[in-house]
Amino acid sequence: MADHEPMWTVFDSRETLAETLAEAVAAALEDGIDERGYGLLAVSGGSTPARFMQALSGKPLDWSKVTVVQVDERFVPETSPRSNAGLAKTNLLQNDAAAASFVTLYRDVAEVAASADSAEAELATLPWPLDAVILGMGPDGHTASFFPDAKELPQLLDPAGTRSVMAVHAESAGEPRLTLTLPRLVSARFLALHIEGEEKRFALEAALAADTILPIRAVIENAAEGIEIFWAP
Ligand SMILES: O=C(O)[C@H](O)[C@@H](O)[C@H](O)[C@H](O)COP(=O)(O)O
Repeated sequence: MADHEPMWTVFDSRETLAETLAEAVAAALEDGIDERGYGLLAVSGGSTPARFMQALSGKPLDWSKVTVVQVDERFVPETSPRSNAGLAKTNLLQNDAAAASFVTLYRDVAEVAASADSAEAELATLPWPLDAVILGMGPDGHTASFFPDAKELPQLLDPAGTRSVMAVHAESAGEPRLTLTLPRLVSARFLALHIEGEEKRFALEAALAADTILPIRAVIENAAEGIEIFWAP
C-alpha cells in the first residue's frame, strides 16, 4: 500500500493543463528511451483526453521507439464514435507521434472474452512496466474500466493479479469493456490522473475521504511511484 498522498496540481485553464501534462509525459517517455531504448505509454479514452493528446502528438521525441497501448476500450469497432482507439488515432497518433506503434484492445470477434485473450497475448510481448499512464475518472469513482458494479472488480483490482488485460461486464458501463488491470497501471514509472470540472474534483475528494474504497482510491493507494492529479476547472 503506497503511503504517499496524491499530489494535486491545479491549473487555471484546460489548455495549460494539457500542455503541462504533455510535457511531463514526453519527459517520462524520453527517460524510458534513454534508459531502456523504448517508451511504453498507456492512454485513456472518453472525452477529457483529446486536448492533451493533441499537445502530446507534437512533442519532438523519438516516437519510433514508443509503443502506445490503451488503458481501456469499449467493445466496439474503431469506426464507432464510442471507440477509444478512434479517439487516440485522431488526436494522438498524428504529427510527430504518428511514428509510434499502437496496440489496441478491441478485436473483431464475437465475445469480449476472446478479444481480451487475444489482446493479452499481444501485450505479453511488450517491455513492461509502463513509462507513463494517464488515467481519467468518472463521477462514480471509476477509472480505466474499473466500474464499481463490474462483475470482475475483485480480479481487476487484485494487486497480485497476473493478467494484463481483462474483459469487464458492468451495467453502468454501457457496452462490455476491455481494460488493463490494476497491477499493470500502478507499476508505471509516471502515473497521472487527468480530471476536469468541479463535479469530478468533488467526486475524487469524496472518494479519498470515504470509508468504502472506490476503484480510483484502490489505484491511488497501490500506486508504487505515487500518482499526480492534474485538475482544471
Ligand atoms: O473508456 C473510458 O470512458 C475511459 O477510459 C474512462 O475510464 C474515462 O477515463 C472516464 O470514464 C472519464 O471519461 P470522460 O473523460 O469522458 O469524462
